Amino acid sequence: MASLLPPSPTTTAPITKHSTLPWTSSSSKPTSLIHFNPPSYKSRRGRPGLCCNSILGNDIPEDFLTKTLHLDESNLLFPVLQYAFSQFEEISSGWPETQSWEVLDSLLGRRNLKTSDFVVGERLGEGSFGVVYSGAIVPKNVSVDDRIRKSPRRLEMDGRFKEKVILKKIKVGTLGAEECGDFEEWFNYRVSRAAPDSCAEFLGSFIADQNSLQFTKGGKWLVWKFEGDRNLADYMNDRSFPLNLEEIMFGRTLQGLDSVKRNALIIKQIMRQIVTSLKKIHDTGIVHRDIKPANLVVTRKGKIKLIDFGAATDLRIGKNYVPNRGLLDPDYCPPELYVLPEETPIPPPEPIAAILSPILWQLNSPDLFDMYSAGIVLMQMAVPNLRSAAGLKNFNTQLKSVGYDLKKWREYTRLKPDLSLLDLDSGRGWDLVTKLIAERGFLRKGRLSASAALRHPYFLLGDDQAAAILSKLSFSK
Ligand SMILES: Nc1ncnc2c1ncn2[C@@H]1O[C@H](COP(=O)(O)OP(=O)(O)OP(=O)(O)O)[C@@H](O)[C@H]1O
Repeated sequence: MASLLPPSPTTTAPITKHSTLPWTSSSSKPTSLIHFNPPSYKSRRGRPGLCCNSILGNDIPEDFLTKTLHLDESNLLFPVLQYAFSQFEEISSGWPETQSWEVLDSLLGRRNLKTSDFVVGERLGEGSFGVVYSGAIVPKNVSVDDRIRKSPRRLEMDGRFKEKVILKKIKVGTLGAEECGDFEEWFNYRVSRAAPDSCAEFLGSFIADQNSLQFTKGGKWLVWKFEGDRNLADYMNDRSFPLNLEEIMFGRTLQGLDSVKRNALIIKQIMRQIVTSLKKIHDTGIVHRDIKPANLVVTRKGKIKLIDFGAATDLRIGKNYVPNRGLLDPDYCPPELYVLPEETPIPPPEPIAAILSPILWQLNSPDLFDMYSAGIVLMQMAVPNLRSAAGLKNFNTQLKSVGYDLKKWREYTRLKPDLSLLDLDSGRGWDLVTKLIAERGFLRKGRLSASAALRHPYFLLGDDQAAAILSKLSFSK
């Protein structure tokens, strides 16, 4: 079946739509109607446009009809709705992207977001193209007075605002900010469909319709569900890390184990979640390019969710092909910097990119960009003196001087790193991290992909999973 999955070695060209309706043959089970098409039209802003089909992926009729609406083929509505989707796809392929999104949103039951739906609270941070705030959805029949709007503390205390959100205000008047915001929105729609459990839930966007407090009329806002109070960097800054995540990850204290083993299990569980999420987004063709502890939110249930797709790329349709160097964090960035080699910095025209990109993906394995960053995160988690900003900078300088060869670094460093967690179980953790933090070798391989990493002996010894299952069992008693 045609899909947005990374192409198999034999897949080199995009796949087109069915020319006939699949359910017309009574013997065959209806298959997916919506297939990957090259994005072949230009949107109003002159940027590559998005056909609705590329947004939807290949599973809208099946997933949406069977899982969301609980319809099966025997239901009279099934073919009718399938037909409606196929018509929508035909029609929407010529629309500007925002219009497609709006209709798609209403089809999927997403809210049509507007300024008055939200109250903005505390400012959490500022990136190069946006400012991030916590906030809340204004419940129906609640009027928000100015005292609440002006005081993040009052908002925090007010029990009426239960649905917490994260809002990102895209900077107005900053060069490239609008485009970066549009990219981030697009990638969030993609991952929220393709890998919903791996990423913060994206609620949508709205354009401010008034000038008041933080709102500037005409400015764009992106909105996510609030996933948790702290990110992995917050937990790592605490001296008690990784034990401060033990109860959150496993639901209880891991008994009968010494502290080194407990630490190792917690770190393995975090790392497993990170690599599993990376596998999911890579399987859909997306490279995050900004994997770091601050972009990994920890939910109350101990799930690690990826956030901040502002630097992401999707090579198979040539989206955000060449990153702005300013978007990349040098502390976590692999030596190759760009996802594709610097010799091919200019994206080819869209239809050509669509044809070439599966080949480029195969040749360059751009997903390995994220795997290097994941390796740095593992080193930081496992080695306490690499957790501080200064320790990490020092480590990176030394690593560069030994040609990104972690084994050499271990031989020569004077940092006296405590590598005991990585050396457990015959050094499985150490072996894994040396295969993540590495230069790209022959044919630009030489680093483990997410799926290869998950097959590494470090993860195969599923002691962290066993601990998680055991803790669930003892809770359900
Ligand atoms: N869905 C979410 N749930 C909970 N917290 C979140 C969520 N999204 C973002 N945050 C918090 O807000 C912070 C900033 O978010 P984000 O990284 O997306 O913004 P940014 O503008 O790109 O900032 P930076 O460039 O510093 O990374 C995150 O580190 C995280 O602590």
